Amino acid sequence: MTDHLDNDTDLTNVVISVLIVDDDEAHAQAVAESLVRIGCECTTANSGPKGIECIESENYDIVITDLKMDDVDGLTILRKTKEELPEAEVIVLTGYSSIHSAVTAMQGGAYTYLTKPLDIQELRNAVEKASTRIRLIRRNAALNRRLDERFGFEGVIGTSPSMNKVIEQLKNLAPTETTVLILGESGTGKELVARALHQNSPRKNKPFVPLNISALPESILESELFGHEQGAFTGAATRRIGKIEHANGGTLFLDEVGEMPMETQIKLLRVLEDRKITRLGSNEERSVNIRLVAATNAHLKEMMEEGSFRRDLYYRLSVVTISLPPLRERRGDIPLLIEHFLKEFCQRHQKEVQGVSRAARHALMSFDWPGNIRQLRNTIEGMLALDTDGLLDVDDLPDEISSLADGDGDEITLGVSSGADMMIGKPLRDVEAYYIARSLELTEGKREEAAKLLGIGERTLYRKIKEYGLKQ
Ligand SMILES: Nc1ncnc2c1ncn2[C@@H]1O[C@H](COP(=O)(O)OP(=O)(O)OP(=O)(O)O)[C@@H](O)[C@H]1O
Repeated sequence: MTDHLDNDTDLTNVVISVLIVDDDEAHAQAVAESLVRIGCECTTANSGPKGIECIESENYDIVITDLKMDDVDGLTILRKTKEELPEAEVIVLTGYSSIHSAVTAMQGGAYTYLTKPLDIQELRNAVEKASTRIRLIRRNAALNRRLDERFGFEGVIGTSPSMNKVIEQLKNLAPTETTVLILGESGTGKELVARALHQNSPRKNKPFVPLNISALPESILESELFGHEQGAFTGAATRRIGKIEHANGGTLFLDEVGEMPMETQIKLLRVLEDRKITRLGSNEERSVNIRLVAATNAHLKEMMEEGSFRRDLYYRLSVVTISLPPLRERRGDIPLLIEHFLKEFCQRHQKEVQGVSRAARHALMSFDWPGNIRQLRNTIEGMLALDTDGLLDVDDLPDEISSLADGDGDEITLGVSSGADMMIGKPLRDVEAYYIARSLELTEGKREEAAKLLGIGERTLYRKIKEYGLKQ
C-alpha cells in the first residue's frame, strides 16, 4: 500500500512540457535546446497567434513568452495561459527597455521575468524552480485524490467487487490518452464515469463535451458534430462550431454511439485517424486534438457482426472497455449510495432527516432497479420531498417498491451522517472494521457472502473479525 502510494505520488521523474513563444525563431530554438538538455519537452511557436493556437489545443506545464511581439504580445499570451491552463507557470522574457511591462506581467500572475540577452543558467534555474512547484502541486492533488478514492473515484461511489474493478480501471485510465468505450444499461453511471475520466486527466482544464447521439435527428447530428459554415444547407443562417471543435484539447463524450448512422460513422473514423475535421459546407481542414470516450447500452459487437456498426470504428472505440454492472447485480452498494444521495438532497433542499427505517431499507435493497442508479437517486429525492416526520419510511416509498417491504419496524438503519464521508480522516483500520461490520450486517452474518462483497478470502475475513472484535 505504502509502495503504491509512493509510486503514485512520486513525480520527480515527470517530464515537464514547455511552450516557447517568440517571434525570433533562432532565439526560440536556442531556448528550447538549452531546456531539452535539462530534460524538458519543448515546443516552439514563432508568433503570438501560433502561441495562442498551441495554448488552446495542448497542455503545457510552463509557457515562456517574449513580451514584445507583433500581433499578439506576451501579456496576451500570459492572460490566455491563465485562462486555458490555470496550473501552468508563465515566464516572460523582456528587454531592459520594457521592464515596466514585466512588472505588469508579474501583477497578471507571471511566475517570473528574465531580461534579455538571456543568461541560460538563469533561465534553467527559473524553469527548474517552477518545475519543483508544479510537481509539488501535483503531488498534493494526487494525495488528496487517494483520500477520495477510499470509497470511490470522483463521485463514482461503490465498494462492491465489480465497482472496485471499475474504479481501479478508472484510476489507471484517467491519466492516459486512451479511447474508452463504456458499456452499461441506462442509469448505471456512464456519463459520470466519462466525466471522472476527464476530471482526472491532464485535459481537465479543457472542455468536457457530451453529446447524446440518440437524442438527435439524423439530419442534425452531423452539423452538431462537425459544425457548419453559413449557408451550408437550408436553414444554416450562421456559422456554427461543432462539438468536436468545442472539445478541442479536452474530451468528447459520445453517448449511445450505437445509434450513429453509417455515413456519420465513416466521418467520425476519419476524424479519429487524421485528427482533422471539415465543417459542413467548407473545404478547409482543421486540426483537432480530442480524447474520445464513447458509451452504449447496445450490443455493439453483435451490431458489428450484423453489419450495422462499422468494424473499423468498433475497434477504434473499444481500445479499452469499462463495463458498468446494473445495480441489481451489486446490491451491496445500495446502502452507501442511499447515504450519498440523502446527504446530497438534504443539503440541497435544506431538510433534516434522521435516516431510513429498516423496513424501507429492506424494500430498497430488494427492488430490481430497472432504471439503475438514476432511479435510486430519484427515489431518494422523492422520498425526501414526501417526508414529514424526519424518518424515511415505507410510506414515503413509491408503491412498486413499498410492496417489497417486510414488517414496518421504524428502527433507523441508515443515518445521513453515517457512511463514507463520516470515515474521512479516520485511520484506515477503523474504515476497514466499519466496512467489514456493514458487510456482515448486509449479508445477515453470512461470512462467505460478506467475504465476496469485500473481495477477500473467507479465512482473511475470519481473522479480521477476530482482530477487530466484531460481532459474528
Ligand atoms: N456509482 C455512482 N455513484 C454515485 N452516483 C452515481 C453512480 N452512478 C450513477 N450515478 C448517478 O446516477 C445518475 C445517472 O447516471 P448517468 O447519467 O451517468 O448514467 P448513464 O449510464 O449515462 O445513463 P444513460 O445511459 O441513460 O444516459 C446521475 O445522477 C449520476 O450522478
